[in-house]
Amino acid sequence: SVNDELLAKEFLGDFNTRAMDVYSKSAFKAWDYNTNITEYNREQMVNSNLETAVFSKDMSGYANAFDQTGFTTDTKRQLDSIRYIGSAALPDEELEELENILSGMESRYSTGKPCEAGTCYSLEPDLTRIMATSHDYSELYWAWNAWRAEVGAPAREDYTRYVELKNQAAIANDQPDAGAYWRSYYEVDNLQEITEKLYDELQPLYEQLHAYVRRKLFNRYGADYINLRGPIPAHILGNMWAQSWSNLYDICEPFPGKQAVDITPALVEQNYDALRMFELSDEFFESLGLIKMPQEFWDHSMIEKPDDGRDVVCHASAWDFSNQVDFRIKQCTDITMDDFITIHHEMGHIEYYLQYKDLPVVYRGGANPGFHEAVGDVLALSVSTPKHLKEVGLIDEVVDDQEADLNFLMSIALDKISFLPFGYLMDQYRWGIFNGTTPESKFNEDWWKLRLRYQGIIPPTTRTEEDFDPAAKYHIPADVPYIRYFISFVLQFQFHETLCEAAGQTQELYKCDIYNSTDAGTLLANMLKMGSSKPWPEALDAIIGSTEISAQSLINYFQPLIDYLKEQNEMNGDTVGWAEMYTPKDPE
Ligand SMILES: CC(=O)N[C@@H](CC(=O)O)C(=O)NC[C@H](CC1(C(=O)N[C@@H](Cc2ccc(O)cc2)C(=O)O)CCCC1)C(=O)O
Ligand SMILES: [Zn+2]
Repeated sequence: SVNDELLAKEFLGDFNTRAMDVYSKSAFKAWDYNTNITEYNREQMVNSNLETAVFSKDMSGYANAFDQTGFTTDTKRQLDSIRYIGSAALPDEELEELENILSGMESRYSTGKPCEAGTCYSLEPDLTRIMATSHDYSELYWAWNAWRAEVGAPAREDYTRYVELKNQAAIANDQPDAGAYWRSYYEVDNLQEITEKLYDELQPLYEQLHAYVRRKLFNRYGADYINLRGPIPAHILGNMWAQSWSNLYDICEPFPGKQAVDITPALVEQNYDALRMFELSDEFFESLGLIKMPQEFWDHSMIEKPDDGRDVVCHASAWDFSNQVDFRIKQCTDITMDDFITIHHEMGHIEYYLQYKDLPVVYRGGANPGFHEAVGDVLALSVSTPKHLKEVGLIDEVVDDQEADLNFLMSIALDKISFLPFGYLMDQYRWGIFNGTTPESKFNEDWWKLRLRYQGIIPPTTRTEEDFDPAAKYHIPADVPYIRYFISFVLQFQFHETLCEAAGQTQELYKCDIYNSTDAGTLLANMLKMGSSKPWPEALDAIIGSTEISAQSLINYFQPLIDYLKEQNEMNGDTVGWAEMYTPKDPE
């Protein structure tokens, strides 16, 4: 093997040029498929991925040929990231089989449209709107079951083969199973301990919110469906996966009518369309001195669901085409507060891409995947404040008192605190499948065990192994890891705290809006520019001055609400937790 760093650097330079060309070709093919789901585009994408795999395999061979003794840390880091190539390490036949399974699962999910009495319902916007706005137990029950029947159960066979192939690929990358391969992105050997400790610190907040919301749902649906000492039926929480409860704000509002926090009506009233929502988001990024969306972004993004009958992957996403020029968002934007927040989330990915676009292609990624997920959400924490919404004319007045503050904190908690157990369990579930703890015979049973243990929810009707409910959640058939979101929900409050300090905001954290602060923007940008060139604790240190991820910032942010929830739960004589199992009545 070759112990020559000059030669290694020459290889890395050559790799970078060729990788940009190969990766951008396959990104455009994936874009064409995602924005127009046809058999032809699917095949084009699969073939392009197979060509990319040949390139990756070749390059991995070259990178492995170097004896790294005496090499600089940077050269070693770049070589190592070329050596590990994911599914490209599979033999050609298995790789082609996996690529076809993946695109098949993606198609099934993205084109799924359950029908009832001659009407067919897309997930976005049809079923999403029902889950968000209906208060009819049996209508919600229909939507929840219909979606799982359409895209869940039918995915079980594909998923079983997918697991085998993913594990085979992991072993070819010196990892024991696919879960270990996914965790290796974080470059720590104790990721499970780190996330478990964070979850233990945050669980008390969740169980307070769970008890409070359960009481409100009891008031709405009654004792036939809600047991005040038990878990909550999964379909009445305002979201197809019970992962975000912001659509329950109307029954959870601590002080009714005190302060408007849902701007959906205002967006509609003021004739906002998708483009104007995107421009408002971009304006916030620019106000911090961050890089604004380039012209190509505006020319080629897909920001609305096409109305020409095309099937598209509506699940929002941000795209880096690896050519330092093309960056896009694909989103079937609905004119709602939810989607306004999602726009900031996706634009946060684009900002990260823009900030690190001149790094070697191997370093064009988040410091860890959780960092990438946190960027947009940090800005959205400022945008969501009543102070900011008033500044941009989306609410009329800011009521500055304790009651209005609690209303606001409730609206954010219904998004952020409700998500924590779901963000935590999604990969607990898949790590368990990949390491063999969960056999195929228990795919559904183990899913619901985790949903009960962490989220305190139960299915509204009996589930069996004829079902495969996890596949009704995009990231499972789409082969996208999820612990990144749990980590992001913790990190984003640490980032928010630091950026608020930098912006000279001294009042309570939840009131902070970093709008127009170029000091905050510079601090953020300097971390984003690092990409994945250094281990993530160094990037964390660069922005918050500590290498430790900590739940304390999130707890600080929500403290007034946590006190309120405890007081309300005690006043209602409600026990926190869901120890008492029961079976909700079937809807008539
Ligand atoms: C080419 C490509 O794939 N690009 C990646 C980005 C990259 O890796 O560079 C990408 O765009 N991934 C799509 C994914 C979309 C969304 C998502 O799936 N969110 C989670 C969890 C969540 C929920 C609430 C929340 O506030 C934040 C997150 C869910 O909805 O369950 C949907 C709406 C929000 C984000 C995303 O943007 O992360
Ligand atoms: Zn994201």
